[in-house]
Amino acid sequence: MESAIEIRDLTKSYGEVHALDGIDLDVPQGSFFGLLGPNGAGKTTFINILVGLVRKSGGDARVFGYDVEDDYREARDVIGLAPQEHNVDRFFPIHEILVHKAGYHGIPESEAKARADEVLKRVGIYDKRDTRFDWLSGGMKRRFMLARALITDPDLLILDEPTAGVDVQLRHELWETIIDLNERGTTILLTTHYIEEAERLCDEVAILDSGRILEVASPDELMDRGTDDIVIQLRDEPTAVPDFAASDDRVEAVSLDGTRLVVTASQGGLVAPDVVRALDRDGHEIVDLEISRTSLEEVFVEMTRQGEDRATMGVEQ
Ligand SMILES: Nc1ncnc2c1ncn2[C@@H]1O[C@H](COP(=O)(O)OP(=O)(O)OP(=O)(O)O)[C@@H](O)[C@H]1O
Repeated sequence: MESAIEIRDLTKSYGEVHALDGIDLDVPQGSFFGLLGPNGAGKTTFINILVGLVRKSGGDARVFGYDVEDDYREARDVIGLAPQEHNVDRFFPIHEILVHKAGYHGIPESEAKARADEVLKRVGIYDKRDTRFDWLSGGMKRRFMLARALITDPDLLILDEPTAGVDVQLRHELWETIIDLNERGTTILLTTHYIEEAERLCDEVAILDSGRILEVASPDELMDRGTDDIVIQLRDEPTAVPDFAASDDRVEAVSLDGTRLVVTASQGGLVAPDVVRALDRDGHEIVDLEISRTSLEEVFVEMTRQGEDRATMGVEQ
């Protein structure tokens, strides 16, 4: 199947700064794809190249088969972008902004008006259709940015930090709207600083750091790379516990503090039953057990920190 986004050896330099340093990436059609990376990783540069706001220095970038520079018009018409910045005509009623935007993409006025109504309803601000952008609340502005991205009924929706600074309620509402779009077949590319957001929404994430892709994997696969803590509360203070690390190489550390035993292991959920059985065999009574799973955030921080180490050591990947 054709990729929604196909990137080969993509580079972008600003003078000495290599904002993108040779990127290869395929985003499958219909996927919900996350682009994660620390500040300055190159996420916005990447998005801006896709939508034709920034010219690449080298390599290839295609959206649904259209080259983002040679077939700019076609590529741009299949993308809906909800950018971080509110770059809209703030003095106009929002319905009018949408109709104008649709017109720019060649949609006839009568259809544009119907679509504007529809997308405003979809994001829940139809009753504000005659209000100028300036007068919307912060949350409504976010909703409007999503409506504006949807006005062309895009095959690829790019969301750059869509929920930055919005309250939990609105964040969940926006998620629902976006999940619904994805289920109807729209490919989603999301950048976010909320790792929880990527964990909950994305099929796959790419971790970008200093203009390079460190990893492409599902959030679950990434979390499996980290370690979990199996925290066990014993009835009595043991003099010794079984040597879990010797019998299972997924176990990385064991610590005992009074009656509290902590076994640190990869795939903690799978290791825990063995730990419980071994303790039971040795006659230890368990009063409580909890597994604290590694978070995507921890894996992410660890991966990008390693990237920093490589950079300071001047080691090529
Ligand atoms: N117009 C520009 N001129 C010079 N350097 C730039 C320009 N735009 C971006 N850069 C540099 O390119 C690198 C990547 O920036 P970019 O904005 O793409 O990162 P980002 O991942 O989007 O960061 P953030 O999460 O902070 O938005 C940074 O080092 C940035 O300073």
